[in-house]
Amino acid sequence: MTPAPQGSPGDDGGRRSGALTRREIGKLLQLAGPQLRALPSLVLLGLAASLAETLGITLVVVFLQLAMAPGEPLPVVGGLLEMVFSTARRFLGTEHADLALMAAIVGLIAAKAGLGLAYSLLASNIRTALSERVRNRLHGRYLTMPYAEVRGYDQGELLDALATSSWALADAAMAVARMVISACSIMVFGAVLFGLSWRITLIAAAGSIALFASLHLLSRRARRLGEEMRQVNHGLALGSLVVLQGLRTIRAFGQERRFQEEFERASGRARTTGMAVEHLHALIPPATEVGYFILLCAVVVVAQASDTPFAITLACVALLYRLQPHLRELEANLLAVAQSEPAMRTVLAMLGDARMPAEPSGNLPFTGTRERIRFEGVGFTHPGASRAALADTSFEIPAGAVTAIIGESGAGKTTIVNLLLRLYHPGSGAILVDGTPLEAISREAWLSRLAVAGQDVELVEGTVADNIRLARPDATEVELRAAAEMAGALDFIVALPEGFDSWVGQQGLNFSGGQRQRIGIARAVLNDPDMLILDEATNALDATLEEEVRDRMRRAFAGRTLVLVTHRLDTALVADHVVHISAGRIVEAGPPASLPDLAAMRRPSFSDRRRPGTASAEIR
Ligand SMILES: Nc1ncnc2c1ncn2[C@@H]1O[C@H](COP(=O)(O)OP(=O)(O)OP(=O)(O)O)[C@@H](O)[C@H]1O
Repeated sequence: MTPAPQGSPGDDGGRRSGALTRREIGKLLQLAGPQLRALPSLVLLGLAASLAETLGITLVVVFLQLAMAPGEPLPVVGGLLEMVFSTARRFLGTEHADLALMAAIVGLIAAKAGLGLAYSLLASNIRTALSERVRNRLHGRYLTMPYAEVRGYDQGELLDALATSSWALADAAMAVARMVISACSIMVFGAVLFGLSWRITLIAAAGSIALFASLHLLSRRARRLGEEMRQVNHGLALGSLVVLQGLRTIRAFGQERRFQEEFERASGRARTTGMAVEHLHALIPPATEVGYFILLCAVVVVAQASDTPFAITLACVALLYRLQPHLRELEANLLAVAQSEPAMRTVLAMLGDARMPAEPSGNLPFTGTRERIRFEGVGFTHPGASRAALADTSFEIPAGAVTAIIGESGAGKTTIVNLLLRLYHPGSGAILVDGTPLEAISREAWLSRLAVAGQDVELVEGTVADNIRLARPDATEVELRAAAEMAGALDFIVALPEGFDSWVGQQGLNFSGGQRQRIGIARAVLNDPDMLILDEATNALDATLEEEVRDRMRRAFAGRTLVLVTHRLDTALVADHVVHISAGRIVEAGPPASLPDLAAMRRPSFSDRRRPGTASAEIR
């Protein structure tokens, strides 16, 4: 199989940048689903915490005022509280009322802490649940999106989206919740401030808006850095995957230093981009503080000029001081949302905007092929490819017989297999199973009758037993051993120190090529299929073993459909039916004896030399 085309669906080039559109935001809200319902509670908790804080501050001011300057007029809210407090003093006596005031202050501090804790716990629940939801949706999409489409993304991008970008929506939702809280808190503070002095409120509002607007200019840079960060993470994930998957090749070719240097370059880019993001966020506190200091100075000057009482000036300054973190938080969260936009767009692209039509899946039951599978003028072109992998191909696979699909490398053999496995769908024409279009048949029912071993059907991390049981997790020990025996794998598996529990390693690297192939065949056989496809599934075995395994399979699958995809002429010559393909077109098809081109193709090759006395040759 040829590698996946780069630069098609997962290409960064085609992705638009800039703020999210209303449509994209709508899609994101849909994606967030039930978790969104918890957001109002989160906002309420945040607001309650903020209110407890504001009241606490005002009570402290009342307390100080009564202690230091009794008799001086108090601001609106403070005045109201003082009234309540004076009444309490009359009824409870001074000492008890003072104690009650202090208890109220302590109570509000405790309430603020408790509400803050509840807020944090709820926020972390929503955040992790949101990320889980996105992660699961992405993972599900990888498994179900048209195979040709998923191959258009490089694996680094898929991995990065799952590991990193899946958090973007959760982080943005949290940032939005905090922005609502900050905005509400600012309004509460603003209202109290207005009650104290409208002049000071006006100056504070004008100053805050100016400060806010200047810091907001940074959001464009935050968005750009978010996009850079996404690309850097993608590059790192891809680099790591290439090294992990190609470890043996890299070391065999002595390329360790080059790959280390490349990784260090990508890692360095991650550091500089991460640093730029942090620097951007680090800018906010000092800039806000300086801006606020100037604002507070202006407030004091105006208060003095307008003969505002000291208590009111003190309360205003205290409130403005406490307002500053809320403004800072609002600004920081605006930047955070801008920064996560590129990652959110990636998630949306992978989840929603399928560039290919949704995978067609019918629901007709299927109990096995009675007569034949027919390719009727089937054409298929890989996304982004300039040439059709299959062009107007028509041929048959008779049921209950051995069919050999032969052709040179790149002829289109594996494409035929992938079409049968419904990994691909014909771009034109149709595949008919006893006259019924394959796409009308339930996918599950069809695949339950089919098994494949060979090219591109790799072993996965896990034990030998896990790998063989992949298609049928409920298979018994006896069935497992029988399948291994038929694949000629039992002897070497039981000779392993841990037998069927031996770990196969990445892509089965703990085993030889021939052993891997036999484990793959055992997996296919365990499925007890009506149709077995062996895609160059025995070419790594030695000649005797290959013959032995093929004989066993022929006996075991007598009366069932066996499809052998091969370059080997000898395999084709003993099949019941041959489909000869070249450059995506059918050259000839029928029983081997009836195909003149097949006989003409015989020529000595390496496989002849390794098996003296046979009439084998390879189609290249
Ligand atoms: N994902 C892909 N994107 C673009 N082109 C592809 C892709 N996969 C395969 N092709 C192209 O489709 C054609 C048929 O490939 P296919 O894998 O079916 O050949 P094959 O006969 O199985 O070859 P081999 O015997 O070497 O495995 C080739 O030209 C190949 O380059």
